[in-house]
Amino acid sequence: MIRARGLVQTFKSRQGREKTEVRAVDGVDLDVAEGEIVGFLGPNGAGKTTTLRMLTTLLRPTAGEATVAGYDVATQSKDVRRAIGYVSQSGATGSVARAGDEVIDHGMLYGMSQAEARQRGQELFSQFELDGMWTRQPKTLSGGQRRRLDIVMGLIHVPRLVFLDEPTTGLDPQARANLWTHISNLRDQRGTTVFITTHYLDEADALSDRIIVIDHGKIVAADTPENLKSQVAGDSVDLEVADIAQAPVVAKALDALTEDGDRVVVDGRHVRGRIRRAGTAVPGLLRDLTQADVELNSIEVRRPTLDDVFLALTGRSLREGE
Ligand SMILES: Nc1ncnc2c1ncn2[C@@H]1O[C@H](COP(=O)(O)OP(=O)(O)OP(=O)(O)O)[C@@H](O)[C@H]1O
Repeated sequence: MIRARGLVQTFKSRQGREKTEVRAVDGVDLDVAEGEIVGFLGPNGAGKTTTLRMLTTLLRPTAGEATVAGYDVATQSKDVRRAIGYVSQSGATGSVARAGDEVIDHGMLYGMSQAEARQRGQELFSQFELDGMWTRQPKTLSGGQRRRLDIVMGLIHVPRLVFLDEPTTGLDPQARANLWTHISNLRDQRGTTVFITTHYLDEADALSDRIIVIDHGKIVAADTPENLKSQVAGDSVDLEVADIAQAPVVAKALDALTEDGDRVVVDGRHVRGRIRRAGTAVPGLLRDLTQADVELNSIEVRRPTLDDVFLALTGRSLREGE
């Protein structure tokens, strides 16, 4: 459904008297299959929106090539636009018209008849739990309802592929979870391919069949959330000792269980490290510590998260700079 090879986008900018070139997207290859939900992740400024703008034909690539829904983004941009839905960060609904009328107008822009657009719009209102909102002005809707209306607009012409740029930013947890259900339904019930950018790791983890991570304009990982997490060596373990003098004993015991190259960190009373299969290793560790008369205040074991994956890949946390 999406195939990109060597996509590049450079921007020229001026700092004082010096002209500099920003390589916002720096040789990106992407493959997205029909019916997949793909989460496109990266920290601020990584190149997500710029990539999305090239794939949706809003920005011409400086170099490289991409086909979207079977059409070339550079030479067949009209065909690409007809085949896709695009819901931007800022949304499309802002006028004083009634929600239903905006949706019909939007459908007619895509060449639908008024009756067709009305019927499809009403179906989508019902699917996205917007019943009763048809005659309301968008500005009177809640944040979650407005984001759902944005998505309805992006789907009015029955695209096989929809791009959602940070669809849940600014929504409360309940509205986010509700939107996740709707996005999953799109794929499950209609087979729509979904390409979604997000800052939220839990969102990418919960929704995506596959995750593509971009950093400094380059793809640094592309795999299922499970495979990405299993690449990170082990679970993280945090042991808190009652007596700070015993921290070195705990550090030594934990160090014996970590992989070569993984460091054990002592931070006051806390001793932290990463070990494989903590579920089987930790009971033995606790037995040894008890025998050595070490008293622990607490123990915390955590499975790897996508943030650990990103940290392992780039040395930085995805959450930095948020
Ligand atoms: N029109 C432009 N002119 C100059 N630089 C730009 C322009 N658009 C984007 N950039 C730069 O390109 C880089 C990538 O920006 P982009 O908006 O694609 O990142 P992003 O991953 O979508 O970030 P965010 O999560 O903050 O939306 C950034 O360094 C940004 O400052």
